Amino acid sequence: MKWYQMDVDVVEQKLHVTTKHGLSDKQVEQRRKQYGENRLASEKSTSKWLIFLKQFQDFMVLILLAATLVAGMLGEYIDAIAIMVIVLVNGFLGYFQERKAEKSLAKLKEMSAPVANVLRDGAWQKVLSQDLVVGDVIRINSGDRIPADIRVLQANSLETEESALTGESLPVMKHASPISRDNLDAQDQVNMSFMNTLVTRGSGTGIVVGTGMNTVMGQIASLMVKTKKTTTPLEHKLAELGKVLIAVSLLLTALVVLVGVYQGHAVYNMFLAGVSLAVAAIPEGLPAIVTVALSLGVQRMIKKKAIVRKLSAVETLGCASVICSDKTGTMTENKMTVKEVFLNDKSLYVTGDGYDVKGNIFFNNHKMDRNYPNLESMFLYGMLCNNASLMLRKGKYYVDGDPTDGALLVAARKLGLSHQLYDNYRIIKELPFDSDRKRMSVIAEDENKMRFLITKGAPEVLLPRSAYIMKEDGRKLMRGDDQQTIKRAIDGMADNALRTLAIAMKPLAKDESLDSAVLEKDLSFIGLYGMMDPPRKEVKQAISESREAGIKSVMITGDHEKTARAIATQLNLLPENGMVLNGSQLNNMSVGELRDIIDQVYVFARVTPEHKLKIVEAFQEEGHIVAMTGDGVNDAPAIKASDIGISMGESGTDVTKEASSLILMDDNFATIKSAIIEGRNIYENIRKFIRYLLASNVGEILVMLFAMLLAMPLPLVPVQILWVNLVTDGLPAMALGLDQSEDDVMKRGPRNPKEGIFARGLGFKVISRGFLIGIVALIAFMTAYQDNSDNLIYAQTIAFTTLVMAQLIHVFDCRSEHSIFARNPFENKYLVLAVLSSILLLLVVIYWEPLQPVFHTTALGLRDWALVLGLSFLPSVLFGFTKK
Ligand SMILES: Nc1ncnc2c1ncn2[C@@H]1O[C@H](COP(=O)(O)OP(=O)(O)OP(=O)(O)O)[C@@H](O)[C@H]1O
Ligand SMILES: [Ca+2]
Repeated sequence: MKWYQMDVDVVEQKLHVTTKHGLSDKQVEQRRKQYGENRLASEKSTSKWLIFLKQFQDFMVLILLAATLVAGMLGEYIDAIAIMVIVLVNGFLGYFQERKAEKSLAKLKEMSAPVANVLRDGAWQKVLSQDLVVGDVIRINSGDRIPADIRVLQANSLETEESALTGESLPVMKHASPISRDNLDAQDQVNMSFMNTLVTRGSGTGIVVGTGMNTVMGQIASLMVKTKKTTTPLEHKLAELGKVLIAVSLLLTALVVLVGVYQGHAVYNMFLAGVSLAVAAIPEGLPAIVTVALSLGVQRMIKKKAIVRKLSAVETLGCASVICSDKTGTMTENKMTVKEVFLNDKSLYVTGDGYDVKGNIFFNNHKMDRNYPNLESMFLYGMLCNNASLMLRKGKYYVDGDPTDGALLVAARKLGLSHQLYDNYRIIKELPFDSDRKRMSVIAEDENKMRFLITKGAPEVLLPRSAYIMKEDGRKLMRGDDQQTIKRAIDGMADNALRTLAIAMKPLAKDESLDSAVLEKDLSFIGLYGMMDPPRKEVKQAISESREAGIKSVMITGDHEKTARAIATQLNLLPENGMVLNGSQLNNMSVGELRDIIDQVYVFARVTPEHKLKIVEAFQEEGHIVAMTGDGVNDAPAIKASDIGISMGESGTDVTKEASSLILMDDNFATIKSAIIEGRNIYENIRKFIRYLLASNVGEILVMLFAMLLAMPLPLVPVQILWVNLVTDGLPAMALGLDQSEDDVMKRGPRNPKEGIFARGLGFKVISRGFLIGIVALIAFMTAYQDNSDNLIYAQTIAFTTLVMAQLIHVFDCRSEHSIFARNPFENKYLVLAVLSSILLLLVVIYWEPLQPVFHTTALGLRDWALVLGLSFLPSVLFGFTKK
C-alpha cells in the first residue's frame, strides 16, 4: 500500500508517531542516524589541491619559475631558491585568501538555509529543514518551500505549485483523505506534497514520509543542472580592467628590458628583472582580493543582522537611492494591541499594553462586561476566526502566530473569555487570510450543530459584503447612514494611527453550500477593532540618516491610508508636501503616469503585492536604484524586479527569501540602513586598495624605467621586487579592505551605478602618487649611488627601503578621499599592525646577516634612514595640502 492510499492513522502506526505529539527527541536522533540528513546530494566542492595549484597557473608566474630554473642551472642558487620561496609563499597566501572567501560564502549559505515548523515532543518548534526525519509532523504555510515529501494530514485551502517536479505551473489543490486508486503519478497524489514544491496558498500540516535522496525530488536530483559560480559586476569590471593592466604592465616591462639591454645591461639579468617586475606589477590577484573584501564585508553585515544572499548585492547596496519598505513589522514592531472597539454605534476603549491580558473595556469611564449586547459574540468570533495562540512563558504572554490574530485573543481575555470556549465549537473550514483578499473566514459549528460563518478583515473589504448590521436590539438591515457612521469610526481610529479590522458573521443553514465563491456575502456587520502597532524605536533615526545620505524612504502598506499617514508622520517619513497614494489610485495609473509623480510620493497605502511591481518599475524608470522589502509569496515578483530585493528573516516566506538578495534577520527597517552603509563602505574600501596596489605598481615600474633611461644600474634586484610585491601588497592591502568608513560616507549621495572604478579622481591619484613614489625611490638610489658608486648593493638597499617605506606611508593616504591628514592613522588597528609587521620584515631583510646575501642588502645607518624617510613621506604628504 502506498502512503496516499492509507488513512492517516495507518500512516501514524507505520511511522510510530502520533500527530498530536510528534516524534520524541530520541526517535529523531535514531532516525537521523539511520537515514542521514534531509539533503539532496549536492556537487562536490573544488579540492584544496586544485585551489592551491591554481595559484601558479598564471602565465607570468610560470615564466618566472622557468627563468629561475635557468638561473639555478647557471649557478645562481641563492637567487633561484629565494625567488622560488617567495613565489611559493605568494601561492600559499592566494590559497588561503581563496579558501577564506569560499568558507565564508559557505557559512552564508548555511545561515540562509530554510527552516521547518515541526512538532516534537508535543511542542511546535523551528528546526533546519535538513534536520527533518521520517515521521516528523510539520506545519506548512503559503510561501513555504516544502522541506520533504509529506502525506498531508490537514489542509486549509492548501494549494501547491509543483513545477519543480512536474513542469506544471498551475497550482494543485491538496486534501487529506486517502485515495484508493493505484499507480498514481506524483501530480495525481493530491494528499501528498513533495520536497521543493511551493505552497502558493493556504496552510496545512503533514507527516514526513521521505527525506533527502529518498524523495521524489531526490530521484530526479541527479538530473539537475549544476549552479554556475557567478561573478559580481565589480569582479567582472576588474577582470576587464585586469586585462588592460596586464597589457600595459607587460608593455612597460618590455620597455624597461629593452632600454636596459640598449644601455648595456646583460640580457640575462634584464630578463630576470623584467619577469620579476611583470609578476609584481600585474595585479592578477585583484579579483581575488575583491572577493575577499566582499565576503569580509558580508560578515560584518551579518553582525548587523543582514544576510547577503548574492555577493553582487553588496555593490548595488551602495548605489541604492530609494528604500521601499513594508510598514507592518519592518517600520513597526508588529506587536498589535486592540485599543478601541466600535460596536452598537459606540466607540469603546480598551486598556492594557502589549500582549498582557491585564486590562478592561470601557465606555465613557463605565467598565463594560459580557452582558453588553454583541460584545461577547464579537470577541468570541474574534477568537474563533483566528490562527494564533496565546502562551504564557515565564510570567510573560507571547503570541504564536499572526500578531493581528493575537491581539484579538488578548482582547477576548480582557473580557474574561477563556480558551475553554474552544471546546464548544468546531471549525469546519477556513478561508485563509492573504494580502490580496485582505480578509479571513472560518465556518464554525456549535454544540447544537448550528453552523455559521465568521469573516474578519479590512473594513473597506467587509462593508460592501455586509447587508445587515448588529445593533443593541438585534440584527437590522444596513442603511446608508449606518455605513457613514462606520466610516467615520474607521477614520477616527486611523487618524490615531490605529490599524482597523472589521468583523462580521452569517448564520448558515444546514444544507448551505460551503463553496467559498458565494460564502463571504450578505454578512452581518458586528464591529470594528482599532489596533495599535507602535513604530520601532530605531526607525525614525534610520529614516532621517538615510535622507541625509540621499536615500528616500518609502512606506508601502496594506493598511488603511489614514493609519499609514499617521504612522508615516510619526516617523518623520512624510514631508509636508509629500503625497500618499492608495491602491485604487494606483490601479487607475499607468507606470508612466506614476513615474511622473513618484518623486513626490512617500506612502503607498491599501496596496496589494501586485502594486509593488508597478512601484518598482516607476522608480526604476525615474533612474532610481530601488531596494524593496517583502514577506509574502506575492511579493516575490517585485522583490526580483527591484535592484536589491529584501526579505524578512523572521516573518518571511521561503519564496521571498529565495527571490531576495538580502535577508533582514530582525525584520527591521534600520537594518536596511546599516546594510547600505556597509555596502557603501565595502565599495570605498575596494577603491582604497585598488588605489594603493596600482599606485605601488606604478612606482615599482617607474623607478626601474627611469633608471634604465638614465643609463643607471638596476635600482632593484629581482628578489627585492618580488619581496615588495609579497610584503607591501599583501597584508596592508588586506587591512585596507577592513578599514572603517570615512565619516562622510553617509553624507554623500548614493554612488552612480555606472561610475567606473577610476571615477572621482581615483585615476589621477593612482598616477600622481605612483609617479612620485617612483621618483623618490629613484632620487634615493641616485643620491646613494653618486656618493658610493663602488657599492651598488648599498644604493640598491636604499632604493629598496625607500620604495617600501613610501608605499607603507602611502597606504594611510589611501584611507581618505580627501587627504592623508583627514583621518587618524591609528584608527585602523589591522592596518597599523600590517604596516608594523611589514616594517619588521623589512628590517629583518636589511639587518639580519644570513639574509643579506639572499636579498642583496646591507645594513643602513641613521643618516641613510634620514634620507629614506624624508623622501618616503613626500608622495603622500605633498598632495595632502592640495587635497587632490
Ligand atoms: N489575520 C488577519 N485576518 C483578517 N484580516 C487581516 C489580518 N491581518 C490583517 N488584516 C486586514 O488586512 C489589512 C491589510 O493587511 P496586510 O497584511 O495586507 O497589510 P499590513 O498588515 O498593513 O502589512 P504591510 O504593511 O506589511 O503591507 C489590515 O489592515 C487588516 O485590516
Ligand atoms: Ca605590486
